[in-house]
Parts: sequence; C-alpha cells; structure tokens
Amino acid sequence: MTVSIAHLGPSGTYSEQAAIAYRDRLQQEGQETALHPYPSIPQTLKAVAQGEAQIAVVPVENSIEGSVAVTLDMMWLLDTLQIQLALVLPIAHVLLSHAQSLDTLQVVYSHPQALAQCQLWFTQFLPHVQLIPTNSTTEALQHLEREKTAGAISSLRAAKLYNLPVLASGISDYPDNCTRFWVLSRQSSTVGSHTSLAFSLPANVPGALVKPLQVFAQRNINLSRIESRPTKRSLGEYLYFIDLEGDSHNSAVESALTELTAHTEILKNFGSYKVVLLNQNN
Ligand SMILES: O=C(O)C(=O)Cc1ccccc1
Repeated sequence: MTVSIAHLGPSGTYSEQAAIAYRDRLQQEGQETALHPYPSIPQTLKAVAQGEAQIAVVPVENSIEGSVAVTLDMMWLLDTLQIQLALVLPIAHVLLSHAQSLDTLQVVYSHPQALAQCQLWFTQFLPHVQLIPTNSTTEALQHLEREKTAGAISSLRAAKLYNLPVLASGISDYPDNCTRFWVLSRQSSTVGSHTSLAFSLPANVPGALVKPLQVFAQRNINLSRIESRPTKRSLGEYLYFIDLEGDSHNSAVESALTELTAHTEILKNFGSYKVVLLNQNN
C-alpha cells in the first residue's frame, strides 16, 4: 500500500524538503510513498484528519521567528493528529528575481515566516521594498514571470527546480536558521525522546498555571518549550502548548500526565516522538 504524504506546496517548499526526507526513511523500510502538495498548512492538516492522506509534514517552529501559530491552532482544533517524528531542517534563504539588480526591486513575496526571518536584511539593504505574504515560499515564485520588478524569498533548491535567477543569497538575519517540522498521522504515536501536549486552564485565577507546571518540576521532568496561544473565546485567555523531555510510557511522565488532568480544563496529548536533525542536502 502506498503511504500518501501531504505537505505545503507547490513543489519546492521547505515543507516538501522535510517531506522528502521522511519519504526517504519510509522507502528505506521498503514502503511505497507518494507526496501530495496542498495550498495551505490548514488544508495539509485537514487532509490527514479527514483521511484523504495518511501523513502530514508541517512546520511548527523556527529558530528565528518562533512558532508557526496556524500549526498549533489547527492541532488543537483537529484533535485527532499524533506526532510520529520531529525533523529539524537547516533553512538557507535566497532572493530570486528576473530583475537586473537589487535597486530595481519594488516588491518581495514570500511565506510570512520567510519574510520575518529576513526582515533585518531587508531593512538594511532594501528598506523601501514592499514585503507581501503568500501561502508558501514557492507560491511566491508565480509572480516573478509577469512582474519583472518583483522578488521572492525561497530556497536554492526551488531556484534550481524552476530555473530562476538568484539575486542575493545568505539573506537570513541569523546564520543558524532552522525549522522544526512535525510528521503527523491519525495513528497513535510510538516512543521517543520528547512528548508534546496542550491544555486549557480551569479558571483564570492566581497560580492557575503554576499547578500544571509544578507537576513536571516535582518529577524532575524538563520542559523544552512552552508556548501560549489565545483560546479565541475571550481576550486574555490562553491555551498552553508544552514540549517535554521524556516518553509518555516512562513512569514519571505517565504519572505527570495523570495528575495534570486535575489541574487542567482540557488536556490533549499529541504523543511521543524522536527528533531527527537533517542536513542541507536532505
Ligand atoms: O513556504 C515554505 O516553503 C514552507 O514550507 C513554510 C516555511 C517557510 C519558511 C521557513 C520554513 C518553512
């Protein structure tokens, strides 16, 4: 049976690069696979939640810009997705354009994460250029043929794929730019070094967040990330997304998760998984 892997498209995105790395792992195990590009991150996740695809590979956090909010929000909403693996991909942005020189550029298109990761570079070298968000780094490339004074931030892989000229490279604001992707499916996750969960609080009162956090501290469980997102019910009310070091089959983590139910309103366990560092050529 062919395993279908959904990712943000069109072809050439960083998400596709992470999906290819995952596909290669499955192929080494003798699995048949097929990649399926989707126009947005929510559509990629819904495809798996609705059973249209079996696996989704989506960005969750970038070392410069932080969380991909839409991924966290959809994980909470969809409820059924479990993390199978985390992939950390180095990100090297280039500026692509048919323009002859940088100073003729008027607009630059890209995914909001890519625009944000290069904002200092644009402030310094192209302060008057208009930055326009697109659904993905490769969707941005569709503008270049018709708009000769437009640029797009994408990868060198995408430049080669679409045969587009590179106007500038090394444009990320910090050299160690990398993005963490989650590999998700509806199957329950297995084992690994990390566990991710999210919860809402029973009441907005002093100390409400201390209690769930103490559950981990008392058991010497290290948290590797904590992120809040609005509940969207009322201003100032939040959901908390937590990554912890440990597997949910480990007895300390297991008992922490049990006790956590007493200090949270809704608790969602997204599963335990391994973290794999990819290199640029993956
Ligand atoms: O648009 C893409 O190529 C994506 O996969 C989203 C993204 C954008 C910038 C850095 C990492 C992921």
